[in-house]
Amino acid sequence: MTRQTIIAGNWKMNMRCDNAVALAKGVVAAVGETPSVEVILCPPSVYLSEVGDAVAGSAVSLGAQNLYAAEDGAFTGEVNAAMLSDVGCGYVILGHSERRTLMGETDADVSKKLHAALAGNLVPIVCVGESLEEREADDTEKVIERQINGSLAGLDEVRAAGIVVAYEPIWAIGTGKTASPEQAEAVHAFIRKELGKMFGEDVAAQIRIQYGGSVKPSNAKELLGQTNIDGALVGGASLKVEDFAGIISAG
Ligand SMILES: O=C[C@H](O)COP(=O)(O)O
Repeated sequence: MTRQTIIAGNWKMNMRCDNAVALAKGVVAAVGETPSVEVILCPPSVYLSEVGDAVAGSAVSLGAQNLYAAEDGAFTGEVNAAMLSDVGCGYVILGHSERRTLMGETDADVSKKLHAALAGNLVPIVCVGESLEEREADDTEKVIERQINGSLAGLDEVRAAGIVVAYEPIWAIGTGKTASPEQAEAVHAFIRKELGKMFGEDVAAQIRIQYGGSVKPSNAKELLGQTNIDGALVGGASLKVEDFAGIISAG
């Protein structure tokens, strides 16, 4: 089963409008018209429209960093799937560890968001990953199993094939500590096994699993060369055209 490599830049809460647009244009130019990998930019929601204009007609797609799982209504400060789709998003990151730890998002919340994303025709990028404490307690698989089962609850096989999962060990995010290719591959293989139990092996073989956590041009090739690593969810290194382009060209 060939899975197209998918590289997404999660800009988190960074940039201002001018440099967001400049960065997006730089990525579009670096990527060219027919990249062999799928490339997505996920700016802060206030800049989605401008970044969407900058990537319009290019090979680069637009994604959001979160959504609220409800139809239009009295939800001050929130943005739903229809709105994200309206400004050109094709993807949405869900359950990022920063949202799980800082905003208290649970697997049940992520599952609701997943169904809202799919109903709004957005491809969800569902994040899972263990903390350093959990890894040191040898609980990595237990945590990942719980997150995968909880976050993907209620998903059917047909829709499951189109989702993206991102494995992001919390201890590797923004720390400069990358999981070794072997460590990452072991968890990715475990995730695929879990997906196989939920959706069957054929479907699990189609689901792309990104790695995230201090991915940079110097380590991207080795990580992306692992059998079950199908892409990268990039934070810090996605804020510079050269670094992000270096990761894309490793894909
Ligand atoms: O969503 C991206 C990840 O949290 C990775 O961030 P990082 O590349 O800055 O470590």
